[in-house]
Formats: sequence, C-alpha cells, structure tokens
Amino acid sequence: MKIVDITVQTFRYTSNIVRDSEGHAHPGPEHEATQSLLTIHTDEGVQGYCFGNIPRSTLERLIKPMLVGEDPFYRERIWQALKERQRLNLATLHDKVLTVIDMALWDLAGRALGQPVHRLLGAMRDKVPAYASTMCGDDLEGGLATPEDYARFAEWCVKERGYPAFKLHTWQPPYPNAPSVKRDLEACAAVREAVGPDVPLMLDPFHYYSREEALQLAKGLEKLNYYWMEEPMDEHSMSSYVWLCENTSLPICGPETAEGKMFTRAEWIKYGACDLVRGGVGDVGGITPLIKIAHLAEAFGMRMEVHGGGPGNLHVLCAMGNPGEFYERGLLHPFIDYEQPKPWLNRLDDPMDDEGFVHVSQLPGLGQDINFDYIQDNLVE
Ligand SMILES: O=C([O-])C(=O)C[C@H](O)[C@@H](O)C(=O)[O-]
Repeated sequence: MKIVDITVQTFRYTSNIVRDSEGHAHPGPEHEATQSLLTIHTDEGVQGYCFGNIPRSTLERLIKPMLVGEDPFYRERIWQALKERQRLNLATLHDKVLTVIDMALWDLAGRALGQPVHRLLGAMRDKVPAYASTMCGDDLEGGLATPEDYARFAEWCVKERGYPAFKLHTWQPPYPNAPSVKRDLEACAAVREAVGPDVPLMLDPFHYYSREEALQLAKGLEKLNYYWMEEPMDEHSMSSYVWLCENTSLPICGPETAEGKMFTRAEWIKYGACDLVRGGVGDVGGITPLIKIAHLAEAFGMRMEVHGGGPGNLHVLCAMGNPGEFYERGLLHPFIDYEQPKPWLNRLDDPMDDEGFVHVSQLPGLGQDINFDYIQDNLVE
C-alpha cells in the first residue's frame, strides 16, 4: 500500500466557546468558527482521518514530499523522519503537526485492518474512569467566578453526573485578581468540602507561579488531601520542579506542555522532577511517542497520567500496561453541554456511563463516527 495524497478540508460550524487574550477557553456568545479534517489517501482506496489543521504551505513543502509514495504502515519510520526534519523547521513542523499526521496514520491502519487502535497497540481494557476537568476560572455569574461556583459544579459532577474525580483549572490572567494562591486554595477547599473526603481531587493552576507560591499551594493541598497538582511553574525550569517535589508530599504531575517529547519526560523522571509523568498526544507528537512514554513510565514503576481527552489519548489509555488512572473529560463548565456531540461527529468520542467510565470506540481506527455530509455541506472555499 502506498500513500498517494494528503488533503485538508476546512469547514464552518457554530461555536459557543471563546478564547481570552491568553488563549484559555470559556463559554461565550455563539459565533462562526472553523475546523479542519486531514485525510491521508492510499492507492488501495483506504483512507485515514484526523481532525486538526496543517497550513497548506507546510503540507505542500514539507509533508507531502516526505509521505507521498511511502507505505502508511511504516509509522515509526515516518514519525522519525518528521521528527528529524523539525530541527530546521521548528516554526512550521511543530509537534501538533506531527500529532495530526501520526493519528491519521493510526486511523488508516485500523481502517485497513478492521481494528480499533487500542487493539493494534495491544489492548489492556475497554473503559477508563474519567475525571471532570473544568475550564479555567472566569467572571461569569453562576459560572466559575467564585470558590462557591466551583463547589456547586463539583458537587453536580460527582453526585449527579457520576464522575469519580474532579480537577479544577483556577483563575489565570487576564481575569481580575488572578493569579492568587489564596483564592486558588479557597476554591480547592470549597470543592473538598462539597464532595467529601474520599473523592480524588486535582489542581491545575496558573502556570507561572514562583517557587514559594507553588510550595504554598502544595502545602495547602496536602492538608486538603489532594491527589495531584499540575504545572504550577514554568516547566522550562526542571530544577524548580525537583525542588518542589523534594519539599512536598503532594504528588506533582508533569511535564505537560514542555517540548521534547519522550526525551524531556525521561529527564524529569531521572532527576525526580515529577511523581506522575504527563503527556498527551497533542503535547508530544502523536500516539507513536505517547506509547513510548507510557512504556518509559512503566519501566520506572511510575504512572503516566494522560493530558487531555479525545480518541488518540483514550486508545493509548486502553493499551497501557501500567495504567494511567484517569481519562481527562472536558474542558467542562456549568454553561456548556458536553454531552452534545460536535456537529461533525455522529456520536461522542468519549461517552461516559453512570459509574464514570468512558468507553473506547470499537469502530476501526480511531473509531470516530464522522459526519462526512456535514463537512461537505459546510466547506470553506
Ligand atoms: O490539563 C489540562 O487540561 C490543561 O492544561 C488545559 C488547559 O491547557 C489549561 O491548563 C489552560 O487553559 O491553561
């Protein structure tokens, strides 16, 4: 089988999610937005799909010359070649681009063989417990504007919807009075009070606190019996994370957004900069590197907690021998109906049952049920 073409279709949809000036997502007025679908075409008529955009110039100048003519089953060879090309093309061939290509290749392999990706990887399980992961704090009345808002929402997520665990993303600039260690701890305490002593709770706060502020947070969370904290400081300072781990009994989960794929994760494990290693398909360049990190973590007897949702992360979670404990479901907000599939999908990628388990799709490839008619009807010229 040979790759003969790679195409990107961009289409319109109506969104009620907006981004603030720092890029964090919040509910907002309905507006037109776009999404893209990348398709890898083969000479045998099998195709692989992944949602995500690759600029046309990157596709034509870098990706197509490397991939057209290749056997799509040589995923490792393709991924290694793309990774090596990054050195002189960092601005255009970044890890998000590698992610889209790699996921489409896994989808293609699954579709060609009639198997879902977690079974190609070597399946371990078919469902994973989820945690409810909130959007960042805001100033919307009845939204996520106060510690009481977080408490009310956590109570609903755990007691009504059945989530076994809950993670707060607290306030970040440009919101007034953010960041604030004091207010973060008030929200964390209110959530603990609302859900009781036994529910695992996590915090993902402002990402640029100082060492002292991060330690203050960690000490507060120790008292509240929190399960882990993510990215409270700039992840480029690994030494700060080593220092934090040495000074708190609270489990520290990372690195999340730091560049460097499995290489960075290996260094963090070696130097004791994390207690739980972190990675997601979107952070590290796809399923191919994420499964390497899962195996790396397993070899060190450490859990890998997967960052973010979506089909790629869910398939990896279902194929890990030393399982990451939770699937991150979100980002959630009291004003957003997360149970509604995106208009370009016929069903949710991550349906959750009443016990809080997310079930992986058994359809071939990434297992997404794509509404191709919707995409065709809403194409952007
Ligand atoms: O762990 C997560 O879900 C995130 O990191 C989600 C977002 O990136 C959040 O941290 C943010 O908006 O800064």
